[in-house]
Amino acid sequence: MPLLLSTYKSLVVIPRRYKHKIPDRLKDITKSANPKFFDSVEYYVHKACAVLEDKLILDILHKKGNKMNECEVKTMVQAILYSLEHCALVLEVTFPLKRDNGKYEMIKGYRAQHSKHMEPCKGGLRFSADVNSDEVRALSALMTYKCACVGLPFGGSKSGIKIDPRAYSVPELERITRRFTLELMKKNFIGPNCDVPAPDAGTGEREMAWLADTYWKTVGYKDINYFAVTTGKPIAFGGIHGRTPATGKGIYYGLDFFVNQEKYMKKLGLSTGLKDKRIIIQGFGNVGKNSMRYLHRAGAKVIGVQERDGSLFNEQGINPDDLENHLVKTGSVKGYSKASKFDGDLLTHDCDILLPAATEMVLTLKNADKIKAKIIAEGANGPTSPAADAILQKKGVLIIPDFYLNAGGVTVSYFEWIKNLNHVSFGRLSLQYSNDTNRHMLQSIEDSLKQKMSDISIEPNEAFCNRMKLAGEENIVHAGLHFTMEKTAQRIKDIVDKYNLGLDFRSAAYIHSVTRIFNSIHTAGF
Ligand SMILES: NC(=O)C1=CN([C@@H]2O[C@H](COP(=O)(O)OP(=O)(O)OC[C@H]3O[C@@H](n4cnc5c(N)ncnc54)[C@H](OP(=O)(O)O)[C@@H]3O)[C@@H](O)[C@H]2O)C=CC1
Ligand SMILES: O=C(O)CCC(=O)C(=O)O
Repeated sequence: MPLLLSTYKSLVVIPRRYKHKIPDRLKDITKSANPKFFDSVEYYVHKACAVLEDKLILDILHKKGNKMNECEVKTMVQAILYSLEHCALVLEVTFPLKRDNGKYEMIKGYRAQHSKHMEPCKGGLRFSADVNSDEVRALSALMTYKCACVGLPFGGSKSGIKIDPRAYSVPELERITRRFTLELMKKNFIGPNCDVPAPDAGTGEREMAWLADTYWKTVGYKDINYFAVTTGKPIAFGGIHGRTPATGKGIYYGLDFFVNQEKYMKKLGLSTGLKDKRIIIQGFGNVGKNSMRYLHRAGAKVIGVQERDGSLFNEQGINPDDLENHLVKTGSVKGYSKASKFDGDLLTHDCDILLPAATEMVLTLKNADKIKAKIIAEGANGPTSPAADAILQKKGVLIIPDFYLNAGGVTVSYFEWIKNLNHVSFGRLSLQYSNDTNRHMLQSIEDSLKQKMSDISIEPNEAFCNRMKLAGEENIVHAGLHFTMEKTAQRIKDIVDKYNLGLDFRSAAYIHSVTRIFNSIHTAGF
């Protein structure tokens, strides 16, 4: 079918001669019950490239001063697009751990750097018994597209250590983290200017503090920017307000944007807004519980929570803080008295929004047909296989893709990295000055009005006073996160409309990311 591109001065009609091809080895992936994770990400990217390629070629051909002929442009565009198939560097390390009981064990860890079109690379560190090379490569690729999607100047990377963190004592976890950091340092896989880890599943502030401390005490003491070696650190050790709940908060902002789009809600037969939306969440860890908190505050009802060791259901909604208190007290969601134990699979239970926030490949060929949710909000990385994606699209389900929706975490990580490089917290230098400026402005208005009306006094109201007081780091971070999520959502929605993609927001988000990555590679010289 010919493609009409009206972005040029004269309307250009081109045949689909440039059509980007999905490689043969990925052709059957939409029928696969158990695809490789990296192949799945790659498939989604190729699918988007097939829509985008014509535009990239035409953009260059029509650029003022372009000296390349059509064949040269096509060859270069295709080469850049196919270069995204590859993971630039993958490090696999194995090192011994002396356990508390005196026995020894070999520990395996990975760091994959998918794309270095911008540096540093950025991406979390995961502790999980399921970690493997395919998983970290796929997660690092998702980081490349995630950073591009929300406009962060990073390449994509990811680490994983193949351990079940609950099977190790805190001193053992500390030894593992510090040794892994040393291994990364020896291979130049970590540093404020080359690769910056952050928390992911099974890790948090504590691990980031160990990691930053190891770097600082060894090579980093010569580097004034050593704190920027990792993000997601505790506030007392170079962290930033708001990183821990940032992924959940970003999910809330992203969902809020899409459920307020009347056109799409009408298609799904849903009312607009989050109020009273019935939500089921898988995973009550960092991402699950923080998104639940913000969604609950916005009036949504989280009717089900599915954890690894048990599921809960309450049609009236579950209170996230109450459930967290129970989890902290007992170590499990099991036995929570204000919801019933649920024995089946909550993923296929009736709800408006399903929020997988635990791990990858949970919506597959096996269960996609049975999904009843109208919206899938991908909190986890890679929760939907290409086969499930195809089935859900056919069923008219709106999927808000992972690498956009959970980008709040890395966005606030970016703010933390900038804070560390600037050596000053946001608002520290400007807060008092802008408060004083506001007061001068009010005084100046009052003085002007006094020339006309003698009996007048202008006082800031409570909301204005609060706003002036609150212009510190926490609120600046939240405002920056809100702006980022909303602006990106708008761009993705515009691409859906421009290319007539129906409900395929995943392809739209990839088109957005790949365009940015392509432009930076092309501009720098390939
Ligand atoms: N932390 C962050 O800032 C970000 C995380 N993500 C992604 O979000 C997802 C969750 O991360 P995060 O919340 O940090 O991880 P956490 O480890 O904090 O929480 C994950 C929770 O999900 C549970 N879980 C794991 N597998 C299953 C399963 N099959 N069924 C039900 N529950 C399960 C875990 O249980 P158990 O402890 O027993 O394994 C744990 O309680 C991951 O895909 C991660 O990559 C994405 C962006 C940023
Ligand atoms: O905060 C970061 O740098 C990365 C977080 C992460 O691993 C992710 O978004 O998947």
